[in-house]
Amino acid sequence: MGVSQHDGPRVAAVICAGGSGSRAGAGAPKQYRLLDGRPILAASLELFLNHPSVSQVVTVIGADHADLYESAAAPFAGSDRLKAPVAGGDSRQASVRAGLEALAADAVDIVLVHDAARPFATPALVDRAIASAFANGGAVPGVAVVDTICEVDRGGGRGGTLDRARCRALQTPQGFDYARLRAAHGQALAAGREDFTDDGALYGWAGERVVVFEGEIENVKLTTPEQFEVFARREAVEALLTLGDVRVGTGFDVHAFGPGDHVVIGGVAVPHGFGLSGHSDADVVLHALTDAVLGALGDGDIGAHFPPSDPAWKGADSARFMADAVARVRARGGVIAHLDVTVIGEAPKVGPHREAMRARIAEICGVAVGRVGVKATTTEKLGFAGRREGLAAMASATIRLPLTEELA
Ligand SMILES: Nc1ccn([C@@H]2O[C@H](COP(=O)(O)OP(=O)(O)OP(=O)(O)O)[C@@H](O)[C@H]2O)c(=O)n1
Ligand SMILES: C[C@](O)(CO)[C@H](O)COP(=O)(O)O
Repeated sequence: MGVSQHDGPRVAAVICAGGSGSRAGAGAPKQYRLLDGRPILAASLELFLNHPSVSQVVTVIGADHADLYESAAAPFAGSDRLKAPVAGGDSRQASVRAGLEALAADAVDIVLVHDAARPFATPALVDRAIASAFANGGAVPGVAVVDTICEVDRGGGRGGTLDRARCRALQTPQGFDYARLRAAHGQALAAGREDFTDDGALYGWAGERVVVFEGEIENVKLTTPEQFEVFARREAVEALLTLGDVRVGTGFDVHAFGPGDHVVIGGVAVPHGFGLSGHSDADVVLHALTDAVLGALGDGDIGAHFPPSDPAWKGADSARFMADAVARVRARGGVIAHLDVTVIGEAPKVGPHREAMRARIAEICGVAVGRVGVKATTTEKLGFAGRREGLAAMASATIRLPLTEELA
């Protein structure tokens, strides 16, 4: 082998991130889209910068991607192994060439060339790439193909079947003797060959030996919108498995003051110079909470289940509506995690009745009092509530449904 071995070969990595990701569809170039909450490129930076055998890492980026790169590489900015990014070319081959040139002064023995679009490569694969490149000069990871492989003609007609036992789907990182790969790229450029889709093919074309070592099935190259959809769905499912199927609904209600000497809010009768007008008992707090629970279920609203046109609900105790919404949660195997409501109005004061309301709401819903919040605010004398024409309430409900529900 042509590489020098002192403490081991000096290994550098070139990360190819200069593409536009046109096949992946709309949005940012695919290597900057988020996977597990971080840009896809970050996985490759982490892989090589944390690998004990890799001493230099250079990323080849698109001409317009400097800002995207800075943000993706920010968590690794302190690494003395990370070189400044270099601008790529119109083809992957040209981009790799630029990456190799950026390492010219670094006394590199083995270079690993890796697609930023392959975020699932593992340190074990990097180990195999280094060992195989050191032993053989050129080494590319490949996985056996499981489907029948055939050629097709330009019209889509089926051609002959290839012997799949002799086929491999090739991946990256591909490892090479650095000096020889650099020379091979120079040779290809001089010959006007800009059509190599991987470095192993180019290296072999230049007369060098290339072997195929065992790749990793998970080490896919993210390329199509369908792949991104699959991973987005997987992320959503993983989040649900961690969190449970947590849903939050909101509700809002208003009732005008009318004749009377008390209002019913949060299921509690509170003395006041007026009552609240409405078809039922006009409990704005329970109405807003009922809508919040129904919202979390995606199950319509209070008016859909208890129409004001139905005489059955005339003067009804709104606890009936609230209990019905909670029963709908239970029927789906869910639980109420939290209920929160804000009463909006100048009077009556809610503070003195807060604990009674929390206790009554908790009782109606069958939850602990600690899972119920009751708050109040004025509107600084603005609007209908400020003019003491009525009361409003806004609410949220957090519920958790079982994972047997549709997942994403
Ligand atoms: N001029 C180019 C083209 C591609 N690549 C990189 O090479 C890897 C493999 O290429 P591919 O999956 O084809 O990426 P894109 O060229 O970006 O995709 P598309 O062909 O869909 O536009 C990617 O990490 C890509 O960023 C590169 O560095 N420079
Ligand atoms: C290098 C590579 O990832 C090996 O499978 C592949 O050849 C890149 O090809 P693309 O045409 O740039 O997608």
